[in-house]
Amino acid sequence: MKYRSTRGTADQAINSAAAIIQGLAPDGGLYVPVTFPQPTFSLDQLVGLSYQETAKLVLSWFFDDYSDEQLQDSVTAAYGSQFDDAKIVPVTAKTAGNYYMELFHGPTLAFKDLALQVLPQLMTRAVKLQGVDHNIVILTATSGDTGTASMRGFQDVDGTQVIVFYPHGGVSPVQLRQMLTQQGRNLKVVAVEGNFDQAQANVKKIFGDREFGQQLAQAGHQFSSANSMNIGRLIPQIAYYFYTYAQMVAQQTIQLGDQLSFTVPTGNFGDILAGYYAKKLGLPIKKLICASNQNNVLTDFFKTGKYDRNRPFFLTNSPSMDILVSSNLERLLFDAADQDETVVQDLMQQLAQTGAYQISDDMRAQLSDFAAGFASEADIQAEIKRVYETDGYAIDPHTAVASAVAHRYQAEEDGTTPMVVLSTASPYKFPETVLKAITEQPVEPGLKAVNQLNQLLQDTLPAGVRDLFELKERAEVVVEPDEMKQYIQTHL
Ligand SMILES: N[C@@H](CCOP(=O)(O)O)C(=O)O
Repeated sequence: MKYRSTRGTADQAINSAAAIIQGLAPDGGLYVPVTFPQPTFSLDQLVGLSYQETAKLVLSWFFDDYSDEQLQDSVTAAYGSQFDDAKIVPVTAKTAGNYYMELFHGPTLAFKDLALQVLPQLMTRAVKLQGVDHNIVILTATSGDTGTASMRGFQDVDGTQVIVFYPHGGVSPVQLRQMLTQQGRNLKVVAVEGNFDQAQANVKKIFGDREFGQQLAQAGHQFSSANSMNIGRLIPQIAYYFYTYAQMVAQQTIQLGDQLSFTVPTGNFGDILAGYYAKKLGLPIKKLICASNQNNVLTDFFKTGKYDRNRPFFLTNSPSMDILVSSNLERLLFDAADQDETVVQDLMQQLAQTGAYQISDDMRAQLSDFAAGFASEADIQAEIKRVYETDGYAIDPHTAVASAVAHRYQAEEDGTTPMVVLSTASPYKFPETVLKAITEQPVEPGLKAVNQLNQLLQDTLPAGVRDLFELKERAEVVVEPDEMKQYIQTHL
């Protein structure tokens, strides 16, 4: 299967292994399949498949330059005992009104593990398939979760080096500690005096710097990405939509063929785009509800067709979603523009120059699979409390954004279609916010909050936080946004 850039023509397409290694296209666009796969499968085939089997099936639809054995070995290594639930992604029903797709049972307690445990498997095999002899330098911008998950996934993977940039002061105490304590001889992590958008924009700029790329190539290095702009990061995320559907059929919550809706806490737009791709592949999805926090640029976009990042950037208690420039929206725009790369080029140029663009009515009409809403900080706190008081179930603030938006959507738009909320992180990643919402008392941060939450919930502390506060921490390195390139130069 061939992949083209959202900003380039199909005659420049490359195979999946090459797209995974490159991460971002040289023209700044994102790789998408030239012809979207239309696999023949019947939904009943999916019921009873393990997570590994479902993931392998989905990967085989997109990555046909890997052999069956290579995909099998990849999913076996990726989805094993590093997850603390044998189902990998269990679905739980709560009387508070929703089904929660629990995506936080991996080693770093967030949904990113579902992709970043398998990406290193795909990357190392891609390097062999392509005969690449460069060291792959994986540049990662994170607002909290991708950083740790990419460090954990690529820890000590030969031929790779990871450099993570995160916003200084813009991640939770547990997220920070996870990054600063992650062991690995090939890992570097750097705070940027700025927000996630600045970090991500500079990572993209560095990718596009040809002269720098050539210098690095001479020194034996080549850039790739662990962000969802990398198609090898995005496609594995489709699997959990299929797997959830199949679980709900097996649990007799729905019948084969019934429609489901999903509400997705959204930042960089990768997770919800994976749901849209699942629908394109034939999964019966009624609506994908894009849930934002106070940084609600996407809510406005879906309601008006205008994307406008010229607004205050809020640091919220759901930091992983503190994003105003959502990379993966570009892949959706590409579809909405009927794969016309010139439309995407034009919109992305307007975004770069003015921070805003307006899509046409024709393009808006193509977005009917989506709805959107946002939750304020007060809404998030209230939702954590509501779900806890109804079900004794603690949800993290990102899940609470989606849960609140889903609850409202069910009351106002559609109360009959079963709704699955993507539960993207463990409450133990954000114990301060969760406790404060539930107890309405001041909370001490870090280890104290983790233990206090554990006492309240009386559950088993996830391995990912059990020893976290005893591990040796590296010192925080802080750079200005315009020093990121120099940091890379001096540390490679
Ligand atoms: N929310 C992310 C930001 C990066 O998103 P990605 O899906 O493109 O990796 C984070 O937590 O780092």
